[in-house]
Amino acid sequence: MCPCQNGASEQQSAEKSEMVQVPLNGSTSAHSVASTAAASNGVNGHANGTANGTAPRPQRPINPYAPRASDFLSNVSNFKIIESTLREGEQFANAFFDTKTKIAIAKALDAFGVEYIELTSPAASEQSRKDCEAICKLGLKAKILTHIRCHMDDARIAVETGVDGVDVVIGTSSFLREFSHGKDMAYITKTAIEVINYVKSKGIEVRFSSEDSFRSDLVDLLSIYQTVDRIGVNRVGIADTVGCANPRQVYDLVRTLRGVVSCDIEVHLHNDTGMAIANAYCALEAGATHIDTSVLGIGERVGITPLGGLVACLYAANPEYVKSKYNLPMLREIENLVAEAVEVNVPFMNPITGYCAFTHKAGIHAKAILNNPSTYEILKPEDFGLTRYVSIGHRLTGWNAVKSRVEQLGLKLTDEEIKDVTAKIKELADSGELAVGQKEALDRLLRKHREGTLTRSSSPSPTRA
Ligand SMILES: CC(=O)SCCNC(=O)CCNC(=O)[C@H](O)C(C)(C)COP(=O)(O)OP(=O)(O)OC[C@H]1O[C@@H](n2cnc3c(N)ncnc32)[C@H](O)[C@@H]1OP(=O)(O)O
Ligand SMILES: O=C(O)CCC(=O)C(=O)O
Ligand SMILES: [Zn+2]
Repeated sequence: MCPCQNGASEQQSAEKSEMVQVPLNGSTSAHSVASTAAASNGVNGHANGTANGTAPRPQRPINPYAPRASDFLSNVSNFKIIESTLREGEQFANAFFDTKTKIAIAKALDAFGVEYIELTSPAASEQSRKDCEAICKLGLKAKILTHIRCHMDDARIAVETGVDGVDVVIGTSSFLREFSHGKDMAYITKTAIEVINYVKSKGIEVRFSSEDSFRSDLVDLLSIYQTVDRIGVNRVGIADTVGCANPRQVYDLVRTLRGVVSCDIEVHLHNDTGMAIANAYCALEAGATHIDTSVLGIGERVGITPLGGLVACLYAANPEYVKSKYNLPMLREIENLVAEAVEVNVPFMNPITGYCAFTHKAGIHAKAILNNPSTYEILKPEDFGLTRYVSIGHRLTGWNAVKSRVEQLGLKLTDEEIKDVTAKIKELADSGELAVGQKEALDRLLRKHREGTLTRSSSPSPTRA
């Protein structure tokens, strides 16, 4: 079986068969120095040396991912996460959370540090109501929200559960007005005012959101947001319910809304066209204050902005801020918990926790990574409690990568001998005799070379991982 199919729980713990684990000691400072170098090259667009290419220029500490001075509206380093695995996530086709699982997920998210946890409407079922009450009683640091229709019946049930806030939603696009609830904007506005005033009268937070915002009329949208802002709603929400928006549209709508309301702005972004993380980033750049996520992005259809992907993106922008807010090494545990609960694997290309997220293969990459991890890494694995690997047992390897393994094994080989054994590795890989996943066989090969007994017959037998 391909190791990628083992699931995330085995991703880092399993010995990666042909991988050399690169020691992390001493790599931290090198990491930032290299980012600086890359940044000045990338940003200035010219090389970092003198005209004759010999003496390097002094490097300035520039982070190309940091917000620019012009981003005066940006909340990329000032945002809150509304974690909706227990609401949007329960709408994922394979999610059937029992009470125990919901509590485990809520506790894990709280320990991770999300600011809000959103729960399924207590109007959905009697068990949903009881679970909502049970989670409210856990005494978590995160604020607990529940998500309801814009209807007094739902609001009355919600405020009795003990939640810290209620997220109210109603569709404003013509599609939803005609084919979902059948109400016009006048009715929606009147009901929204009634529900918001009622929830506020109970002394808890209230948010009003327009479902399908990007297919709604802009004047309708701004008008209802302005109305609810005036009566003291805590947040307004923009929802890309069908995942049709692109980053520029998200930026424009949030930017426009930012000029119209004074309350906080939440965004809820579906991932049907793969834009959910980029859209969330642009929403923050335009002044949004709260982002909805779910673990692994689970939700209706292909779901919403994934917690891990969003964290990766925002860490790249401001690592210190993200590290100070969240318990990053817990991410893998939370993803495994949810993946198991909904019976899916963590995707191999998942940011941070994907099977190969910190594995480097090609010789050119391996050499540079061994010298300085920032050359090919924007996220530091150690900040997420994870480990970096270099893969050497294949035809794309180079002698520098092989040398690092030789040194790890404490073998004494000259550079010429290492180059010689590298050629042998390539030859064996080409002939299929050095299959993926043979760390022991590879190490045997290096040791044999050291002993000067390298022969065709001593080569490792091909196996597959
Ligand atoms: C985009 C989103 O993800 S929004 C959140 C979705 N979450 C949920 O749907 C929670 C789980 N849902 C449920 O358990 C049920 O749908 C319930 C309990 C909410 C309602 O169940 P039912 O009364 O049987 O109605 P049903 O689900 O068939 O239809 C939805 C009803 O809500 C109305 N409605 C739909 N959206 C809204 C809204 N945002 N605000 C007010 N009413 C709404 C519809 O008009 C329809 O009313 P009807 O009874 O007059 O036909
Ligand atoms: O309440 C919201 O803002 C979003 C509701 C929702 O799940 C959606 O529109 O996709
Ligand atoms: Zn949604």
